[in-house]
Amino acid sequence: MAVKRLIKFTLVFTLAVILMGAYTRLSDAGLGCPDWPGCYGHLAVPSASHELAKVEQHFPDMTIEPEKAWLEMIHRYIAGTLGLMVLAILILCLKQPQAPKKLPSFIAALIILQAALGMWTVTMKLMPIVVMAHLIGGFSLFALLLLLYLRLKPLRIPGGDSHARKLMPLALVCLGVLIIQIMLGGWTSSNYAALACTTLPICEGNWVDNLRFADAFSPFQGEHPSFEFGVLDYSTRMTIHVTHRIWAVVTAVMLIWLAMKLRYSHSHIMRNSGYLLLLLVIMQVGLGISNVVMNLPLGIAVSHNAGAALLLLTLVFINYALWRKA
Ligand code: HEM
Repeated sequence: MAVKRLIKFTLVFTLAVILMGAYTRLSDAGLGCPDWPGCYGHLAVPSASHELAKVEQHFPDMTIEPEKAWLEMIHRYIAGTLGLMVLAILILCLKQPQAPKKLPSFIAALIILQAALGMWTVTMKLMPIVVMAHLIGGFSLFALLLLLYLRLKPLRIPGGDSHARKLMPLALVCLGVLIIQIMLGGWTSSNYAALACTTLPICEGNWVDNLRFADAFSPFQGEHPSFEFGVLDYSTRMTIHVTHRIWAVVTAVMLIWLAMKLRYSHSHIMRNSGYLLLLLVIMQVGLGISNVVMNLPLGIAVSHNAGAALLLLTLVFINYALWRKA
């Protein structure tokens, strides 16, 4: 079925768009183009002398940084291509009588919202709540595309697997715990709190006395000309960072517990999903620790983002397989 192949390809493409987004943000290129949808009013990054003269006239306070501007524009173009792919999936699903209709329509609506969040990310100058919502939107799109793919496959794994069926509530709780951890990660990065704590296992100094939860998790942080590089003080960033680390322990314990239990499943797909989950959790914690120890190298930070996306996909798969009616 053409639609299944297209969804599979779109899933891989979505991961590429997510990683490109993380790379753009971590290269501090999120504001590489100060306007939207064009870049300094152009379809591509302006470079000809007459274009540069126009830019100087319309953006007198800005200096074009071509590398950053290109990163931002490439992200916008591949995100636009993803939008077209999602539209094609919707059309194919609407044409096929047996294909789901509501889920692809929801995914198409989500990609429109995601484009709007991309625009607000720029026009609201990297406001953390918008940046985090944009990250969550990308991850949700990735998870829902997998769900759509699975709905088109005759997958009935643990129908008679009574052991695996007992894990349904645990798998659902694990998914909830992981989503909270991903949101905390998004809040850590969008508030530039990655380097607020540089020691292990927790923070330097008397960090407990400096915790400020109300400020750290207030969704709005007042008016600022730009939120690039963060606007919060040290204690508030440290609180965000520490919370992400502590919840990481909860997440790792829960996910490893589920992975261990899946080892006893009668179905080899569920057993293998358990092993994959275990491997991904170990890698993700390792990457998180490397972020801290190695001062946030670009490659590790982007891989940490990819690890979170793959963990989410694995848990969505496990939940789908367990909860689908036999
Ligand atoms: C248990 C699983 C974990 C998950 C699912 C997770 C997930 C995430 C996510 C989704 C982000 C946002 C990435 C981005 O915006 O590009 C993030 C950021 C971050 N995480 Fe984790 N994380 C985990 C464990 C850890 C651990 C154990 C540590 C450190 C000890 C850690 C340290 C960090 C740091 C420093 C950032 C900010 C990086 C940046 O600014 O880009 N994480 N995490």
